[in-house]
Amino acid sequence: MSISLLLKYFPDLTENQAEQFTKLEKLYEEWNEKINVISRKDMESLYEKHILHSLGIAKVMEFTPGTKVLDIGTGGGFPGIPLAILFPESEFTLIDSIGKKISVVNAVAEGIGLKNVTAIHGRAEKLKEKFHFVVSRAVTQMPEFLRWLKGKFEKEQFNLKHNGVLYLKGGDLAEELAGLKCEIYALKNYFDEEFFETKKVVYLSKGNFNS
Ligand SMILES: C[S@@+](CC[C@H](N)C(=O)[O-])C[C@H]1O[C@@H](n2cnc3c(N)ncnc32)[C@H](O)[C@@H]1O
Repeated sequence: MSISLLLKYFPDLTENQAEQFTKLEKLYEEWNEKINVISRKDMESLYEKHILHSLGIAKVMEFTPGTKVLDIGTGGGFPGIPLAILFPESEFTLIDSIGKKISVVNAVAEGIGLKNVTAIHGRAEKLKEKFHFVVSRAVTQMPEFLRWLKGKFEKEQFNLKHNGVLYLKGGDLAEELAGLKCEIYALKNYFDEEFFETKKVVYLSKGNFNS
């Protein structure tokens, strides 16, 4: 599976975006040899399990030009890099506490000419900047994650929907999200692929945390 899979669900990609997505495979392959950021098994389904999965957020939220988005615990750049390609006029900050992973993010962003990505080596809870949205995938349990968000949101609204968090999750969410005000979007409704059966985007509005 490759770029044709993305074009099936995002037919309006520009030539430049399609080229950027196409280049990702080779770049991640090269970097994975040096620094393991994606498991060997997952590399075989990079477009499905990492890139298209990350773009599930784009089916729920369209980031308008100038929107500032933080990706917490980005690892090798997911969901931040695919979203930055799709929304070239929004600004993406990708943070991870492991420096080697941030080196990969920087190399990949440079390799495909992404101008809207800043990669930071550090702990999310220590970051002092403010954003309109936070995105994330597979980083920590929700109660801890919500504590990290303190002080991270701009006061102004910047989208049709309220600013907030878009979190990619698989499996059972009931216990983790108990008591939180959130909307859950099943990715199966957007992507007709078996892999997305249990995958969801959890959208938490700012009311859930002290911003
Ligand atoms: C399971 S990986 C997920 C990586 C990526 N989001 C993905 O889905 O491929 C979790 C990542 O969160 C990072 N992480 C954990 N705690 C963090 C913190 N407090 N601040 C920043 N990054 C953190 C780890 O270094 C790791 O790269």
